[in-house]
Amino acid sequence: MAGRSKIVFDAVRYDYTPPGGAPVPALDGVSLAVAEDEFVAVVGPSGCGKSTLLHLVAGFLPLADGRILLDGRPVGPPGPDRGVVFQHFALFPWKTVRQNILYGLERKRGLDADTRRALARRYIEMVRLEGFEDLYPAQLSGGMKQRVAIARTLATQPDVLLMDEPFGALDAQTRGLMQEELLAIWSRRRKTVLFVTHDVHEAVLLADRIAVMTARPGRIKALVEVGLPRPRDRAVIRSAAFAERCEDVWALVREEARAAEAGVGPMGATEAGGAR
Ligand SMILES: Nc1ncnc2c1ncn2[C@@H]1O[C@H](COP(=O)(O)OP(=O)(O)OP(=O)(O)O)[C@@H](O)[C@H]1O
Repeated sequence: MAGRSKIVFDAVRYDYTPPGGAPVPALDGVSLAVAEDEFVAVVGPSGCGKSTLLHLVAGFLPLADGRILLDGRPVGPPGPDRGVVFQHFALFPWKTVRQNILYGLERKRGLDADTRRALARRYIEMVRLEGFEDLYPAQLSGGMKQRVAIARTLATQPDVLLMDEPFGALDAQTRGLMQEELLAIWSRRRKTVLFVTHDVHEAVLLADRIAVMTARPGRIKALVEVGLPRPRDRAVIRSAAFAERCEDVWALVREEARAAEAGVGPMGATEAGGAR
């Protein structure tokens, strides 16, 4: 890993408390340093705490223990320094494409109306939605809606981009196009990205490094350096190196998925007991 750390997870623990139940450890002992402008994908078996990890960085959830540092300081409540894109587009149905994007910018202080409009225009172009500015979300395809959501987040120029299965709801073809677009956008305007996905191919295609999480309670099982050349496009998926890297990551995820199925976390901790 090159460069200074942008995000540091230091022995992070988070307990999930179901309504009326006792706290269950969801994350325990997560330590990871993400470099400035690095693209890190997070993969792992279902329920291992990938989304929780992102929600903690976004400031949506409180830590039970440990620290998360952003530029060396503990993360605070949600703020415009961290842009969030989730699987469900969360657009305002009563606002047009342009109004949705302007909404994100209005929440950012210190931008006058002309600057906001110019930024909205620039990011509408970036996600190739010129000509659709005045349409409402219901008039757009799934892929277009997701592009609006991404443009809305990118337009605020956050230092850190937190993406939780952002393409998970899209059909395979649209997903491929969105991956291409994200690669192109990221290579033009690098930023620190944490990207949660179930899709190992997607992780290898996009990321610099892949953090593979253990079965619940999640922590980092392994960090895989992707090592494919940049700038990257989808042609890379035909290379032997791509296939090899996918296999490496798959082997790690498979091990943990089996542990999760058996109800036994790594190191033999049982799920039910939450014994760690
Ligand atoms: N709303 C919730 N209801 C039930 N359990 C929850 C909830 N939120 C968190 N948890 C607990 O926290 C753990 C981590 O959940 P999280 O959603 O972060 O996992 P994930 O790895 O993102 O899962 P998936 O891959 O299935 O989306 C779960 O195993 C569960 O025990």
